[in-house]
Amino acid sequence: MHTPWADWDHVLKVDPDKDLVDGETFDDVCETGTDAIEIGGTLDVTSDKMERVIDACRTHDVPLYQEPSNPAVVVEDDALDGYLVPIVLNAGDVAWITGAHKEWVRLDSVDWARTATEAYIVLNPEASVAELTDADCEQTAADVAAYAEVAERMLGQEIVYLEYSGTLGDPEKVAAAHDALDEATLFYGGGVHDYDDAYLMGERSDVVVVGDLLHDEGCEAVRETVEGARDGKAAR
Ligand SMILES: CC(C)=CCC/C(C)=C/CC/C(C)=C/CC/C(C)=C/COP(=O)(O)OP(=O)(O)O
Ligand SMILES: O=P(O)(O)OC[C@@H](O)CO
Ligand SMILES: [Mg+2]
Repeated sequence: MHTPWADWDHVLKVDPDKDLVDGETFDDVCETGTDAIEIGGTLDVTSDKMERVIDACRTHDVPLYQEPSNPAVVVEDDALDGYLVPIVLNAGDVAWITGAHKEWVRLDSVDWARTATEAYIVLNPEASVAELTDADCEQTAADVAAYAEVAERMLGQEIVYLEYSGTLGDPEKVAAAHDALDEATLFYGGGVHDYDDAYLMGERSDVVVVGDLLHDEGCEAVRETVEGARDGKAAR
């Protein structure tokens, strides 16, 4: 797979299990100025719910990726640009490092040309994803940097993803991960609510991922984070 994310500043993560704010449509969502939409969530995601979002976005130009939380929700659809499949490096349960992936490859024929992995480091112990994967979230900045280096140098990962889902992360850990990487793209996600949060993380990562804000506040709030992520990156 080529690496379009190398040119991204901002990703909007749509949770197919959550509603949009009253009065907004997926046409509005596709027009927030984000570089790509990732469709995924940890809890209560189904392939039907996935399809509904893909369908609503299919006529727009914004790149569309599925981020499956397990093999059963993967859908085949020409409207998708590809699949970004998590590997949780600090999972306590190995199912989320290679187990689910092995089962997927065993049972499905994977569209490798459109599939890439994201090396997740999960850092908010309160998030569903931390609970599900039994992630060890007690990681210092040095630990996080080391995980990032392992991801890039030993595992050949093109995307490293610092996941603070639900809360704004420690800027020092984000910067440490960024410093540890050479070619890989650093995604930061979690708790970005406004221009300033996005600027802060945009200065320290390559791609700022915004999720719940879309479902809680709506498209205008997301648009401000697109600006913040771009300005933060440009300032560093
Ligand atoms: C092998 C395949 C196809 C899939 C397995 C992929 C893996 C390892 C998934 C485990 C990690 C995971 C559930 C990722 C989903 C994306 C994500 C982190 C969404 C954020 O979820 P939360 O914000 O914690 O959950 P809710 O918003 O649903 O509460
Ligand atoms: O929902 P938020 O807290 O914005 O997190 C974004 C994303 O990293 C979740 O996987
Ligand atoms: Mg969430």
